[in-house]
Amino acid sequence: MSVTHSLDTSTSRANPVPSPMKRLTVPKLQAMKGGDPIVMLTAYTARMAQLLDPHSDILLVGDSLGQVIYGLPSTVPVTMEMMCAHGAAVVRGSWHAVVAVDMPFGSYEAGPERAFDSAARILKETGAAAVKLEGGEAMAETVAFLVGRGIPVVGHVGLTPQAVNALGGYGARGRSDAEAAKILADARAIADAGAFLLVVEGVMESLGADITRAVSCPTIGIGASAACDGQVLVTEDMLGMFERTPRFVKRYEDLAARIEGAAAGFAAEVRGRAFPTEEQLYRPKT
Ligand SMILES: Nc1nc(=O)c2c([nH]1)NC[C@@H]1CN(c3ccc(C(=O)N[C@@H](CCC(=O)O)C(=O)O)cc3)CN21
Ligand SMILES: CC(C)C(=O)C(=O)O
Ligand SMILES: [Mg+2]
Repeated sequence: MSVTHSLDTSTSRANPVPSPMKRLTVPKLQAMKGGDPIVMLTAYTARMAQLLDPHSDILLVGDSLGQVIYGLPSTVPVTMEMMCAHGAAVVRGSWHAVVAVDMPFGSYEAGPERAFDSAARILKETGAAAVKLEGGEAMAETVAFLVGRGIPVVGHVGLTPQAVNALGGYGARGRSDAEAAKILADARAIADAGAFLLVVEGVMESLGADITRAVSCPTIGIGASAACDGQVLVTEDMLGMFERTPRFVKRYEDLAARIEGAAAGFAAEVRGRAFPTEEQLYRPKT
């Protein structure tokens, strides 16, 4: 099987970075703790990866693709096949950022060996450098197992969407002292197990800051704290593709309205026989 892990970007005007740029590495990202804030965005497709890559330190192929592009009700039904296909596309579209792929629900929780098989398949089939998995103390042994075998792991604590059925919703976590203490212990356990980065999602601001101080690896916040070592958003959220978004989303664009406007323009011109014109049509050469 031959897998090509790079897309020819030499003719892409969207790419302002010189082509033979060396990719950032996991150890370099890990060393960014307490330094310049780390920029992480999600990407699911090659073209989006090309556009985001020059501005990102890490591209996350999130299992949020289940909701964002497959119309699923949660991330629970997301499959390895989906993550591998989109992971490979994002690797082909990027050249600078570290690419990490979410391990889908059901592919790692049964035990360290099961997790290793899934993580190895993801790295082999996509060319990504790292995997991400959700969970705290219960996943620490698995994180250590993967890291000890050469697989860089990103942790994810706090609001862990794959556990939505147990959590009962997507509300922020760590409101009670007991829950905050548990999440802090989760963060410590995953960092101590060797995760090189830790996503902290949907927690009280003070807890996000406490976790960042308590762990040795960089933290990446999403609805966590400005004190985190970096921040992540789902790209389609920050582009304004959805009407209802969590509190932690800031919109930097209003793409939904712009896409609707473009579709309305096309529809009006087709129905008014204003498209196509001479310019878009082929005629014999004179
Ligand atoms: N597009 C998208 N963005 C995400 O951030 C995201 C996904 N999809 N899919 C996977 C998970 C699910 N996430 C979610 C989903 C919903 C809320 C949400 O509705 N939050 C409400 C509070 C809800 C409640 O209190 O029950 C909010 O106002 O923040 C938060 C995170 C985060 N992840
Ligand atoms: C929101 C980020 C951290 C994520 O896990 C995803 O996009 O699936
Ligand atoms: Mg995810």
